[in-house]
Amino acid sequence: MNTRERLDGGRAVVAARDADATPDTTEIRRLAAAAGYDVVGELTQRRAEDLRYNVGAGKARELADLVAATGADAVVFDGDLSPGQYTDLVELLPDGTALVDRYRLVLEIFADGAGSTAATTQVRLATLRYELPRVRRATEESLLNAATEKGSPVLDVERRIDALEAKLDGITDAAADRRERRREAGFDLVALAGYTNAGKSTLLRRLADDLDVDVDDAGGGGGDDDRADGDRHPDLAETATVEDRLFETLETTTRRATLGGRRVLLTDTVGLVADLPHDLVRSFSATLDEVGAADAVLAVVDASDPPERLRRRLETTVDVLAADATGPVVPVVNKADRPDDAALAAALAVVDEVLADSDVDSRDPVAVSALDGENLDALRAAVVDALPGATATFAVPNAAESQAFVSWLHEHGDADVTYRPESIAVSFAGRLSVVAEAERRAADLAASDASDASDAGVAGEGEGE
Ligand SMILES: Nc1nc2c(ncn2[C@@H]2O[C@H](COP(=O)(O)OP(=O)(O)OP(=O)(O)O)[C@@H](O)[C@H]2O)c(=O)[nH]1
Ligand SMILES: [Mg+2]
Repeated sequence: MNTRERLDGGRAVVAARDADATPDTTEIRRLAAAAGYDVVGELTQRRAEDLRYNVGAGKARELADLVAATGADAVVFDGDLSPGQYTDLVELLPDGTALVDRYRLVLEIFADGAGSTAATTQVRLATLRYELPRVRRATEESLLNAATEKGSPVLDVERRIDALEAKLDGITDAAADRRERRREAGFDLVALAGYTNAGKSTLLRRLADDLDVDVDDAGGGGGDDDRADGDRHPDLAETATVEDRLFETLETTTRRATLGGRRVLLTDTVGLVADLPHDLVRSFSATLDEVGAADAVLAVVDASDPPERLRRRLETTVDVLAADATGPVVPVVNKADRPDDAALAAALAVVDEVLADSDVDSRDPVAVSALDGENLDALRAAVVDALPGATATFAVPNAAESQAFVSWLHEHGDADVTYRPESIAVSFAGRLSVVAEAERRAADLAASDASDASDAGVAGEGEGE
């Protein structure tokens, strides 16, 4: 189900230039589609950057002709146009043609999809940061405008940026507080990160509680998860929508999951895309904050990508993780239902290689199909293994008061409980703080049992030895 309306950006011609190879326009076309454009033409060039138009002057004129011939409303340019190139190209294009570079295109998608205050604020901030150098250039060109003058457009943009940054700080502080409370409640925090369209949201829906074990175990898990959602988890369809469209997810979504007895909060994040100026990625700080705060990160890749694309996309992800992730990274090679065995082995080898060359603390990759529910138990085990934790063994009296504690243990971690005539032996694994709390409670129970002993009336049947 898709809750996001399609934008109508009109008709667009896609233009791309690469110094080293004939440009591959697959991704920019998909981004254009995600922003609501109907792509009606394309023009590519292999050459070094031209300072004036980015593409060569002859190509730029060809582009203008193509726009006129196709009646396009916009040119979507796969790259970053300097403010000067932008102005010069617009002048060359038929009147009224919108010129949208890669950065602007992504901003349009995000502006359309942003729902929460945090996301809206982030998009506004990113847009202003994008516009600032352009406004600065326009201001510098106009000699009438002294940069220090009160009310200068540059100062105005700078002031708005400052205000939005302050607002965003407040929002991210609140998110950090929320994460802290969740940790204190005994949850491990796990973030899903990766290139857009890798299948993060599909995986989240698979791993989230109420959707897992039974569905997956039923006959090897037929990929009928839409119906399963409807039956089992009516609100799930409203969050973490899955769509074969770039940047489907524009908000972070968090759901509960139980992995090997550990209570986990899984957060789906906004997908990454290559070649975006770093500050744009940075401005979507909710994603990076979630990654930074996570106890473990699942780095999701698409196994059906050809090896070189997979490598580039994973490198983009790894760059972000190396800067922000503090917890271990579990690489997830998703869509394993698509490649044949040899191609899957090649994908796994690329993942191994990229991670071995990186600074992130990574584990062995796990191949899964989020769509079919294949191999998710192995993934769950790998995540639990990666989570920092502690184990403890203790005994509490086999008494009525202990029952609530035993339930609490099952809810907060992985408890192995053995009932003996006079005591309950527990072997417990969970978050460090949870294990500490469990030991404290166990000690309290033992102490109160000792003081009760003289009062008689201790529950528990077979007391005889
Ligand atoms: N064949 C196959 N397709 C999958 C699998 N997992 C996801 N997909 C498809 O891949 C597309 C993208 O999936 P999403 O879960 O929306 O991907 P995402 O990473 O959340 O994408 P963004 O939110 O755009 O970053 C959808 O069409 C899914 O049905 C899988 O294991 N196998
Ligand atoms: Mg998604």
